[in-house]
Amino acid sequence: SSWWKSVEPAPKDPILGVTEAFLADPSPDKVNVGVGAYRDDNGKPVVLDCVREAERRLAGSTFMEYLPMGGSAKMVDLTLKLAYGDDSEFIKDKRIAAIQTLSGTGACRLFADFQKRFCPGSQIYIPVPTWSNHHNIWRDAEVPQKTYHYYHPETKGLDFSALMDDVKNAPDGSFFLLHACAHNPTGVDPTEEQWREISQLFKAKSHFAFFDMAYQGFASGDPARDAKSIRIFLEDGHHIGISQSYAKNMGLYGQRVGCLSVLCEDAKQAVSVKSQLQQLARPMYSNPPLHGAQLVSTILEDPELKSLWLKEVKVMADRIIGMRTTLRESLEKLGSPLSWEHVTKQIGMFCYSGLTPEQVDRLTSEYHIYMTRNGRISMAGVTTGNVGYLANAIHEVTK
Ligand SMILES: Cc1[nH+]cc(COP(=O)(O)O)c(CN[C@@H](CCC(=O)O)C(=O)O)c1O
Repeated sequence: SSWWKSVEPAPKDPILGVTEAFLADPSPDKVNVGVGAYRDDNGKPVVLDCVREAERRLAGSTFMEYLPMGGSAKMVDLTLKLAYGDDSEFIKDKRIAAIQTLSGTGACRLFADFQKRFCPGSQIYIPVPTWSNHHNIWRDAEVPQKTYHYYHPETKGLDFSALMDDVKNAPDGSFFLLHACAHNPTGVDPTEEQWREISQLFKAKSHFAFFDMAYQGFASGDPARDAKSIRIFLEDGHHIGISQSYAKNMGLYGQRVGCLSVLCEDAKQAVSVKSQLQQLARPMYSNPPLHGAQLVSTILEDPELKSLWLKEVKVMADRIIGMRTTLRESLEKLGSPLSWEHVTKQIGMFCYSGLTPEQVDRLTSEYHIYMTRNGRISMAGVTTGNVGYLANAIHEVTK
């Protein structure tokens, strides 16, 4: 029809487009180390045992009603404990405005819209590099973006001094997006000591910290430890925002279960902020999906299921850590002239390999290996079955 003749095809998504290309490839040798989704050592997606058991308990449930605009209050309360701590005074004092969101993406977007509506002149400082969808989210929320130094290509580590300079040089009261743990795509996190310095400088500058925590548990294998950056900021008195997701650490990818929280001055302000977050959700999707929230609540409210979940998160994290060592050793055994120390030094789901876009293209065209063009390898896609093939291909395109 003539209505939409001006509509152009959208560009392929740099991450989800890789999945599409992988699925379309008929080669039996194809390897997908693109999307950040956990696979077991057979390269298969995993439904955690704790989720299976929660499914069993929920089977036959007759409850199919709308959730409130803020989602499941029980799921939100249980989720806040993971980020702020079981004994958090902020939870006790009801100072946290929080609602269930459409996973981590939904939490980030709702915050960006909230920031635009209530701090209209503000912008957001986003790390270089970051998860590609962060740029889309704040762009569509019409919040101007600035960048801050994060990754140091030469050392394949953190460019801490450049990061601190950017934090110092930003106008007082700037908004910063921080990855709470397991930075995507670099796998490089500040040390605890560096987080303390960052927090102190944020204090001096009165900056606002928005934490995107999409991989809690995948950095160290222990969700509590992975919340350390957030706990440091809370101890220092920051009123932060947090995006939480159960996509990866509970394997609820397609259930779209997440939470947005904003720490407020007092309970009264939290009520006002929560009501405004709900006002943003209502015209967007009205209220969030029920099933995933029920799964999360069933697991986290039952001490046995929660401890099973914690064990299963550690198994996933440990498998990835093991694959880092195997991939690095395989590359070294092949006599690669390059250092691959960063493969084991980086943490979380991703290895920022340092491969150039052209080398990535060769991996795809010659070896049917799929990864994002920035050279990010989703270590969750590496298995004992494909690590040798992957190492050989990487060696061939980098020697
Ligand atoms: C930092 C970050 N924040 C939020 C999300 C959103 O996750 P969700 O809870 O499902 O909305 C992701 C997923 N990013 C991985 C998954 C695919 C995607 O891009 O989305 C990825 O980078 O592969 C992140 O990597």
